[in-house]
Amino acid sequence: MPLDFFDKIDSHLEKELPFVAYRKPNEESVKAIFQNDDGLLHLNDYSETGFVFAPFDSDAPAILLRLDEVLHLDAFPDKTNSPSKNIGEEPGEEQHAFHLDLVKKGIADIKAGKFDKVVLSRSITVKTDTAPLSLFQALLHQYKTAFCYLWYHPKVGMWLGATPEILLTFHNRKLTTMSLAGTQDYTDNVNPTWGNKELEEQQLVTNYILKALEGKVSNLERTPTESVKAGALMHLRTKISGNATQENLGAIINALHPTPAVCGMPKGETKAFILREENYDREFYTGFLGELNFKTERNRNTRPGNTENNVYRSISKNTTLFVNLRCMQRINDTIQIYVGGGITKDSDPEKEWGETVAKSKTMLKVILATE
Ligand SMILES: C=C(O[C@H]1C=CC=C(C(=O)O)[C@@H]1O)C(=O)O
Repeated sequence: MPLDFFDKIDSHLEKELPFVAYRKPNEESVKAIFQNDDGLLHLNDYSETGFVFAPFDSDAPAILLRLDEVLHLDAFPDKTNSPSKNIGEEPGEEQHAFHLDLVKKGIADIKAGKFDKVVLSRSITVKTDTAPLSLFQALLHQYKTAFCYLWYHPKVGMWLGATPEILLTFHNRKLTTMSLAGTQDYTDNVNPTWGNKELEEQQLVTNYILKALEGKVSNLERTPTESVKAGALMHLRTKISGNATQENLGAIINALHPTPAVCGMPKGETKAFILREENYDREFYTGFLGELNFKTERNRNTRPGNTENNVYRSISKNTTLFVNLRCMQRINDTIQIYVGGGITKDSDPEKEWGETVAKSKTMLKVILATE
């Protein structure tokens, strides 16, 4: 008898073989991709097909999972699962002081004209012995509008997350991306108002994306900027779209990643600042992940009233990539939660600290719901 969806994931975990399980935003079905050996494949040039998992540091290799076996679960049963316990990390004063210093250094470099915006982050360690599958199921329960995933490779590690941010989608020559930045707490039925700091922070991302796509994407369009909910937070979002060719896909991804929503502007200077000044390795946090060149087959009719001879099969490719935010890494019986925020000349270090605390609750809620 074939194994059921979650049994198959458990069995792959037991055999220490690579897989990813995920659900796209607002979709019902959950998908899992299994690689049947533990080979570590690196992405070459974006012409390949597979599930890609790329680190923040765009000079480090991205990993590709082969689609040896693909399983679908039609729907995951609904259950609202809100933990009653009061959630929150208990950060050491040392971590707090380090982050304030880091943010102050960022603000000083912005004021000195070295860059316009930088995203600074930290990691939080939480002890838990909850099974990975329970954490994934809690993600699915809690975050319907996010891209929820559990990714595992025995030679790399295990990551989980519920990200609100699309890096890009590409299908039938149509490319879409988004500028997502600016954060405030979500309050029921209240239309958020945004301060200048957040508006500028998000505008810088939009400008950067539009410029990065110039010459690579034609018919560029953008929607008006709107407020979107992500867990218990709100962000500012502008959707950007246009037409592109398959040959340009790699160049477009390289031009976008890492965007100033996770790195800064200009890219080179801020990436160097982050790698030098943050006291830890982001690894896959603020990298990207998703389906690369997945094939869909369709039967098409060449003419109305056609005969069978006029039916041909067309194969199109789909790419759907997400920025790896609101994520955590499971290392034995501990979990590392990763959180950051955009710093501009108007940032207040203590408020920026508070924003990372608020963002950490997205994953802390999941851990608490499973304990
Ligand atoms: C870097 C993160 O969020 C980014 C995405 C949305 C809003 C952000 C902000 O307001 O700073 C960040 O740019 C994170 O969640 O760790």
